[in-house]
Amino acid sequence: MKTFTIQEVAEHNSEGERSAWIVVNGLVYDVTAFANEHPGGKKILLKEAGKDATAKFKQFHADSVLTQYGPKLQVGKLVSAIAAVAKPQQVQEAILPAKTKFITGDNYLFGDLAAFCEPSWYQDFYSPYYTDSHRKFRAWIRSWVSQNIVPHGEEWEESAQRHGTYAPHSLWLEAGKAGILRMFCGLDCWGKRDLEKEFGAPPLPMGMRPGEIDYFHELILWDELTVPGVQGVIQGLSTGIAFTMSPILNYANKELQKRVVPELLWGRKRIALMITEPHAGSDVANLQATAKLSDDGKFWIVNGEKKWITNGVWADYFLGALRTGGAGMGGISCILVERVPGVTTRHVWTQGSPLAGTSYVAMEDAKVPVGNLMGELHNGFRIFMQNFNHERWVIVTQCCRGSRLVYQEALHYAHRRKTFGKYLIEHPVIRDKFGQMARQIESTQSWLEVITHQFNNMPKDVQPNRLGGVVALAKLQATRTLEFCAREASQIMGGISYTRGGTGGIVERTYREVRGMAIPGGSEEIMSDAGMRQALKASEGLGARLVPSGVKL
Ligand code: HEM
Repeated sequence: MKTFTIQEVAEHNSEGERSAWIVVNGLVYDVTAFANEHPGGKKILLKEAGKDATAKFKQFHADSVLTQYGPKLQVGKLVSAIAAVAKPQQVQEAILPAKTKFITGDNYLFGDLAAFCEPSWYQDFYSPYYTDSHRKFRAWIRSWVSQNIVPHGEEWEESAQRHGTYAPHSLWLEAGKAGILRMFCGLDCWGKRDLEKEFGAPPLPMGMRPGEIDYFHELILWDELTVPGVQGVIQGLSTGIAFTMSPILNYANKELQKRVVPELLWGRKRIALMITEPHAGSDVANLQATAKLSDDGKFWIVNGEKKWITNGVWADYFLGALRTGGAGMGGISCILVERVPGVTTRHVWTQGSPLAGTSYVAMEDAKVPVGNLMGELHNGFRIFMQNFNHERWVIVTQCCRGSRLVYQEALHYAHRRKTFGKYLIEHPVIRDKFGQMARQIESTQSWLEVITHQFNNMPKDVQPNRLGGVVALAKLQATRTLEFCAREASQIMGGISYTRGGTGGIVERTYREVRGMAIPGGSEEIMSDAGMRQALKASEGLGARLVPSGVKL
């Protein structure tokens, strides 16, 4: 990379012959042509030509603006400048002068070092949970995300909002090749199974072997994917596969597994979980869509409507909850519906991102091979229920990082923006807001890690009973924290986060997407009631005798 002195940059101080250069964070940008497109205006930008514009730039933009525009505009760096894209250790050196080093913990710094902007184990706190393997994976996934999601995420979001477009299929193929789609399926469904050997699945990231991965790797995966603040992209990429593969890998017959598992894990084909209907959401036992055996017994004839089916618009397969028997939970089966004649989908516009591909699915006499039944007939309800702990835990990780992200956006903004002659962070009322956010984020993270530790260690057969209530309540805690943080970050950033896109864009979008976390996977009301009931039941199993006999919760 070319290096320049500030005197050399000063010569490029006009649009004319000598062109217009500016310095931000030690990097030199040629903004001559860009000035005409600059969303903040041409003059305001050219006034800074030939100068170090870092302070001015920081008043109006998040550094992420340069992740998007920087590579096209950068011509070099200032001599002896500390590059903004420095490695974490260098950032540490840059931020902490030698005298004020407080490094005592695990001695690993990663990412943003401002208080609570990353989980505490990224900021030199001791932790009993994380090892070198987790640290390596953290760096690997952040780098994958910065190459494959960050450069396009905002553009995809904007295009989806304006034109109803989706992320390109090539993203699935990339994620498949990298082993990420396979990791989405979760340890719950493949644990120590070697899917490469069984189905020709793609290898795991960094050459890891199945037995070397634990739930903390998975936690890091979901957490880091949330970092760019384009949750719609992640919901589009992950939801279908994450919430369907456990039934398929555990209950589908071998022939069906051999056909669908490799194409799904490589990203060639895509899938959606199909439970909710126009008439039934949380009330799963009242589902109405049916599957009836054909006269020759070779097919399921499927009829009915499903709604709010995430990823359904592009799905080749739908893992459906379908009524094969009488009323109630005992009449439901789990069947893989293929996109055959009779199956149609249309986009459902929601409060959240169109990139999730939320859909309405209509099935009219659709014929599905009889072998597409998962497990036993009428046993679908139990299969779907088994999935819930993992699904809710994924939502907790996403909400926890989502809360941290809006906190982080607001915190940096509060150090750039002045009101009444002071930076926002200098106002006690604003610091109080950050304190209230931080305590909730850190509590949620700690609870999440305790639960993750149980996932790693508690015998599998005990987990549904012992953890069901706890995970449900943690989901409630996480979605309330997200809602609170999105609100407080919006209040701090004011008009800038009331505006779509730009500096406050992540906060504005997160605020809109809260319901997309608080309703699916069990609404908050169901989480607190069912969570408490299940937790009490589990405590009875331990020997607690709280409920007088005859009382039914
Ligand atoms: C490489 C340099 C720069 C790039 C790539 C850039 C890019 C952008 C972009 C993309 C926006 C839209 C809002 C957002 O996404 O945050 C914006 C807005 C703006 N920019 Fe820049 N900018 C640069 C330098 C500057 C400089 C040096 C100034 C000087 C003061 C400036 C002043 C503004 C203003 C006032 C806005 C409007 C903010 C608002 O909507 O409230 N920009 N810029």
